[in-house]
Amino acid sequence: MPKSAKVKFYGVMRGRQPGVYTTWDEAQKQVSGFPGAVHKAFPTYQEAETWSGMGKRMDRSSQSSYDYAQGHRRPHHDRDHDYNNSHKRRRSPSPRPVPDVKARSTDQEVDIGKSAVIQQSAADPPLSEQQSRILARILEGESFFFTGSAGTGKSVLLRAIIRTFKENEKKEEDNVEKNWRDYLNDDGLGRGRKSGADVGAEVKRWKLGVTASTGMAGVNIGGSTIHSWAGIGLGDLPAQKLYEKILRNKITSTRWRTTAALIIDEVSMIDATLFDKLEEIARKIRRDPRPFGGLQLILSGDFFQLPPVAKGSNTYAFAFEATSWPQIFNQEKNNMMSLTRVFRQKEDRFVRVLEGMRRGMISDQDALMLKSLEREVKYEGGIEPVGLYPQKSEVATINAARLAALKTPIQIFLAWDVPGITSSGYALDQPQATASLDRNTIWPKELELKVGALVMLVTNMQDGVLVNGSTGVVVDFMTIADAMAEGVSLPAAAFGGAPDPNTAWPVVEFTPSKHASGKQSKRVIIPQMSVDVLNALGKPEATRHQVPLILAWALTIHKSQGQTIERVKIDLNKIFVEGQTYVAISRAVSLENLELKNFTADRVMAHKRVIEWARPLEQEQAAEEEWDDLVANCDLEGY
Ligand SMILES: Nc1ncnc2c1ncn2[C@@H]1O[C@H](COP(=O)(O)OP(=O)(O)OP(=O)(O)O)[C@@H](O)[C@H]1O
Repeated sequence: MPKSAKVKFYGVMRGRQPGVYTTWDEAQKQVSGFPGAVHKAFPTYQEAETWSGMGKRMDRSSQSSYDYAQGHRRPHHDRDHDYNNSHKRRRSPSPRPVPDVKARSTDQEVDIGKSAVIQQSAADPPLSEQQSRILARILEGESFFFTGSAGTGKSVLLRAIIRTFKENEKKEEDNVEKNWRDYLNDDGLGRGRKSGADVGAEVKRWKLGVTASTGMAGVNIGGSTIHSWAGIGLGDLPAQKLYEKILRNKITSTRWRTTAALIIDEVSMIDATLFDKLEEIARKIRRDPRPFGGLQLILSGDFFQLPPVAKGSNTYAFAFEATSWPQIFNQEKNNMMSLTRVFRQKEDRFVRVLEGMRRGMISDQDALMLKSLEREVKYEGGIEPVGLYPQKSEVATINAARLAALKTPIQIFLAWDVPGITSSGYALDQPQATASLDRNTIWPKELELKVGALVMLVTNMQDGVLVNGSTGVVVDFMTIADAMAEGVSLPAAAFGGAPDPNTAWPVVEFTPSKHASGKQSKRVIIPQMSVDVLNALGKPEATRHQVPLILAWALTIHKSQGQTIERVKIDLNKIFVEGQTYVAISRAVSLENLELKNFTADRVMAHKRVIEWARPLEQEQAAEEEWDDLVANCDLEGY
C-alpha cells in the first residue's frame, strides 16, 4: 500500500478484537465503550500492524526483565529486588508497549487507559428527589454548595452532575454543525432559529472543570486536584504572583477563561486563604468583576469530616470562612443545601448516633453502646474485618506483620507506570510519574500477596457489586485461562487491562455483601488493570498498570474517607483531629459488623466553628422540610 498522508489505518491494541482496521467505523466498534481501549491511526498498514500486534510479542517476553515499552532494560534496582528476594516468587506486570508521550499528546485518537475509575464505575442508583432537585438547580447555571452527613450520596450526585454536563456538551457539539446550517439558512425572521452567538455559547455552557482538594478524591471522580487545574503549584505565593504565573501559561489561562463551571469535591479540605486566592485569580484572569469571575462553582463536601491539612501549625480556616464565600453562597441565594437521607446505614439507631457524633455530641447511653462494641466479631467464612487506624506508621507495621505471619509463598506484583503530560504540555519522566501516582492514588507500586491475605479492591467494577472498598481474602493465584476453566469470575473491566495470559493473578473470595444490589460472585480473579492521574485537560499525566488490590488488615482513616466498608474494626487510640472518629465509624454499614477499640466520649470531636456555621443552614432546611411534609400531607382538594 503506497504511503499517503490521507490514508489511515487504525490499530487497536486494546479493544474487543485487537487488530488493524481500514475504516474508523470498524475500529470504533472495537473500542467504543471498551474500558481502557487503546487505539491509534497510522499512515501505513505495517506501522499499524506492528504497533497493535506488539502486545503478543511482549507477553511472550514477560519473564525477561527487558522493558519493551521504554526500549531499555529495567533499572537495576528492580532486578536486584529479584535477586534479594530469590526465595520469593515474583510476578511482574505484563510489559506492553505504549505510545510514547509525544504521540499521546499530539494524537487525539490515542486513548491510553482513559480514566479507569470512571470507566469502571459501578452502576449508581437512581437519584433521590433531593439529589435530583440539586442537580436541576445546578443545570440552571447556579453556583451551588451541597453538603450532608457521610453516606447521604454526595459522591453519587457528583458523578451524576459530571455525566450530565459531559452528555450535554457532547450533544451540543453534535448540534453545532446543524445549528450553523440553520443559522446560515435563516430566512431573516429568526423564528425558532439560533443566532451565531448562541451556537457557540451552548457548547461553552457545559465546559466543566472536574477537581477536588486532594489527589485521591480527584482520581475518584475522574478529575485532577484544584491546584493542578488552576496551575498554581502548591498555591503558597500571593494571589498576584500566582495570577502572573498563570498568565505566562497559555493553556492554563485559556482553561480559566473558557471553563463555564468548576467542580471542587471535598471542599472541607480547602483552606480559606486558598479559596480567596482562587477567587481573586478568577476575577483577574476572566476580566469579570463578579465573584469568581462569573464562573459557576459546584462545591461538595462535609465540613464535619476531615479538615484542611495544616502545614507547620495547627491553625487553619475553613473555606466557608473565606471573605469571598458569602458573596457566592448565602441564604438569600438559597444555594447551599444539605442532603438529609442517609443511605449507607439502614439502622435508625446507628444513623441517629452518627448524626450526634458528627456534631461532637454523644449521650451517655450511646457512649455505653459504642463501648460495648469492643469485642471480637466472628464472621462466617472467616473473612476478617478491615482495620482502620489514625496513623500511617501503625498501618504499615500491622500489614507487614500479618503478611509475614502467613506461611504460604509470597507473590510480588510490580506496578508498571507510564508517564504522560501535564496540562501545560510538560512531559513527566518516570520518577515524576511514579511520584504523582503514589501521591494521588491508593494503587500500590509494589504489591506483596500470599494466599490468606486480607485485601481491599481499590477500583469500581461495572457489575455494581464489587466496588472501591470491597474486601476479601486471596485464595489462589491462577492464569486467566485456568480461572475461566474453573468457573472463577473475571470482571469485565479486566479485559481493558490486557492482562498477561501467562501470569498467575490473584483470585479473591470477596465478603458477601448484604447491601449490594446485584448478584455477587464469590471468587473473582483480579488481574492487572490501570488507573490514571488526569491532568486538567482530562488527559493522563501518569498511568499505573497494577493489580487493583491493597492489603486490608490495616488502612488509615484518611484513606478510608469516601468508602463504604462492610466489616470494619477501628482503633481510636491515636485519634488526633476533629472529624476523624466520625469519618472512621461512618464507614461501617451496621453496628453488628463494627468492632470498636478504645472508644471514649472525648474522642468524638467536632470543630466548634463548623458547628456554629452549620446551625442556621440546618435549622432553615429542617423548617423547610417540615413545611414540605405539612403541605404534602394536607388535603388541599377543593381549595
Ligand atoms: N439515591 C440513592 N439511592 C440509593 N442509594 C444511594 C443513593 N445515593 C447514594 N446511595 C448509596 O449510599 C452509599 C453512600 O453514597 P456516597 O458515597 O455517594 O455518599 P457520600 O455522601 O459521598 O459519603 P461520604 O461523605 O462518606 O463520602 C453508597 O453505597 C451509594 O450507592
